[in-house]
Amino acid sequence: MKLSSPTKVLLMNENSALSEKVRTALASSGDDLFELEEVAQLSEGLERLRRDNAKVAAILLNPFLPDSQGIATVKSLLYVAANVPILILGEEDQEALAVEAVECGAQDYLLPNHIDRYSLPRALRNAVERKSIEDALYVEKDRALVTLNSIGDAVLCTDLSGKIIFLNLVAEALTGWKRDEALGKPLAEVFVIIDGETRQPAADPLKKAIEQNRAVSIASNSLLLRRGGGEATIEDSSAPIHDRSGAVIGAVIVFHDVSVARAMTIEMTYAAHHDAVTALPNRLLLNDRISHAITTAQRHKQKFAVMFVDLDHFKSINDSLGHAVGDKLLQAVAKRLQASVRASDTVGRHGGDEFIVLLPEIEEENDSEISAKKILAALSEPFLFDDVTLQITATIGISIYPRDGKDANSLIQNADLAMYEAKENGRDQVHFFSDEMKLQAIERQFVESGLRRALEQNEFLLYYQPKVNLKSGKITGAEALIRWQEPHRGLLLPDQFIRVAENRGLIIPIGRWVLHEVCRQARLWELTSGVVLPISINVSEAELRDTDFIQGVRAALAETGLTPRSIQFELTEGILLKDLRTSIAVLNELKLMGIHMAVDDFGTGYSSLSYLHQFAINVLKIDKSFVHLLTADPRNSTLICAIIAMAKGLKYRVIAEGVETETQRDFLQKQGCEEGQGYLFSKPLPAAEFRELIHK
Ligand SMILES: Nc1nc2c(ncn2[C@@H]2O[C@H](COP(=O)(O)O[C@H]3[C@@H](O)[C@H](n4cnc5c(=O)[nH]c(N)nc54)O[C@@H]3COP(=O)(O)O)[C@@H](O)[C@H]2O)c(=O)[nH]1
Repeated sequence: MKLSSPTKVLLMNENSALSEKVRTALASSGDDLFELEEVAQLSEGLERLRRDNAKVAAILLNPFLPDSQGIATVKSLLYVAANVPILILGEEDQEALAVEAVECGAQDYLLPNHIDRYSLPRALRNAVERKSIEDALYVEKDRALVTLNSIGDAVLCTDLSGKIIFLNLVAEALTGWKRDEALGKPLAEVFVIIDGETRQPAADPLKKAIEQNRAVSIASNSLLLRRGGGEATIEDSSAPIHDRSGAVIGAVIVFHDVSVARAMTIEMTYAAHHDAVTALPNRLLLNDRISHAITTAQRHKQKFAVMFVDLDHFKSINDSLGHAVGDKLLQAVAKRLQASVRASDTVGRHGGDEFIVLLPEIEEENDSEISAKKILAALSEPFLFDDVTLQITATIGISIYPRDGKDANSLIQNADLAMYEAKENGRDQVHFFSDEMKLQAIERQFVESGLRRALEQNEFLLYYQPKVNLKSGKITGAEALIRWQEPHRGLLLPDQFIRVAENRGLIIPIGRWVLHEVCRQARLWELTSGVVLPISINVSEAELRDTDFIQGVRAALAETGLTPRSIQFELTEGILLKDLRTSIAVLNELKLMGIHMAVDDFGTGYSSLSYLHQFAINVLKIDKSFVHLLTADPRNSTLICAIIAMAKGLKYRVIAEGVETETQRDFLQKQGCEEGQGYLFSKPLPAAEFRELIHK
């Protein structure tokens, strides 16, 4: 430090000879840097310093003053002006006092023979400079300490032997050690870290930094064991500390608690890989597991199976009982699936009511079928919830690696196709994937997208097939049969698209169109030709269960002005019996409206008349398969005769379908069947041709 401006020196002394000596030494020193101010008493000096000690650069003190003696004088001064350097003026026999004074905080001690024009200014200059450096150092140190205590990281320093020489507040909190207790302790005692996985002691973080003389980061899964219990996942790094010459004199460890961040990462990783409702692995994790199974199977030249499990009619459970029950069911299904397979198998949720089961260890394909059947059996047991018992079935498709796919996506996709095929075949069963299913899927896709377009662009039309009184040959009504004028393939029959429409939910809008078109056409015929002929409409299961069905019927009749008697609905036995309660309710409603109902394809389903009395039915249509075999096998005639007799007994009208020959017609008539429908009378005709037919 360079002293450039005059500096005030406070001389505290009552010995006039000594004062004179000081004055002379400073005056003759040649520089006018120091300006002397004198007091003879401690009280005077203290008062002066209290007033303004900032202007006082140093104090020359003879500790023996009239109002204070010895070390007490020094202490009093330090108390008031700790920042002002004090030089003690003393005699040679006062060495003990000198030492004590310096220990208390005085800067230096001057003997009388050092009070001359050279030594005194130099001593003053040194004292002022030293004090100034000390002040700067203090500020620097304080700033560093404040900084270290305000950062979020824990900081811990050691000397070369590994003993703690510093730790900041965060380090105190994380280790559980207070600074006073930790200082001087070996690092290993204060900073106890273990490997998070093995829980074995972790490597000494300082060793590497000191040995390699560079900053190093420490294993990412370290756990810090706190003093007094508890642990924290930490991330840390350590670096060597050097002296001026560059020699390593210790090390610093900087670390922070990542427990919360790590827990959050673990939680987020879990959420990203698991389904929230069932806690089963989701698609992402399933894909990963299947990919892993592929690697293992390749290595050991093995095969494995992927099962696609779909719950039958889950949507209606969800819709009718609510999502809370739906979720409960999914959770219970997840548990049953897990209980049905081995611990080494993976059960995952693919979405909605679809589950995937990965069987990574199968000897034979048959093994997977056995597992699948076990699953079907487990799921068929009733599910008991608080206030509801549910009985469900499921359908399963299976694909086998490597035959049915070389990657996770194609194995899942093909198992899905097999499941779809199994559904088409009546649900509650297991199907293996086969290559034809791919072609069928492509065809289904073509039909599905075509159907959507057909609805928009009015590509559907209705054909009408007459129903005839077998005795008189008069037309008694007609059945409306849908056709699709597909732009590329020409006129398509219902068998080519109705099933896809039913499975893809398109039968509802298509059925609505049919209903409206029948009503419009029938009303037009009534108005233009005065002919009133009831027209039958085929109804699919989904339409009957559609809560808007009745409302749609009312609206179509109202919009067209047709009377309810002019339409009739045809339903198969299978549809009627699927959901008895709904069937009975809907049929009763339609009956109240005055609409007649027919059981279609009678004889192919349950072949029992006993259940029919529950439904509001007017007509039985004997399936054409019975009619076709009439002449070939007399046993069929027995059966058909029984059906006709019983139906008549129950007061149903009986119509025979598929009448193609006069022999069939004559036989049926003889047995009391009043009406028939079939190619003998007419094929289904476009509306215009049917109109001509009824006018003949
Ligand atoms: N949900 C809806 N389903 C509909 C609708 N329109 C038709 N369908 C269903 O498609 C089934 C097949 O209809 P289609 O191909 O038109 O066949 C009908 C007749 O062409 C055929 N038929 C009639 N007479 C004879 C005959 O003498 N021999 C013979 N081999 N076939 C004959 O039978 C079908 C009508 O039978 P049915 O319905 O059982 O009275 C049709 O069965 C419906 O299920 C629709 O709009 N919606």
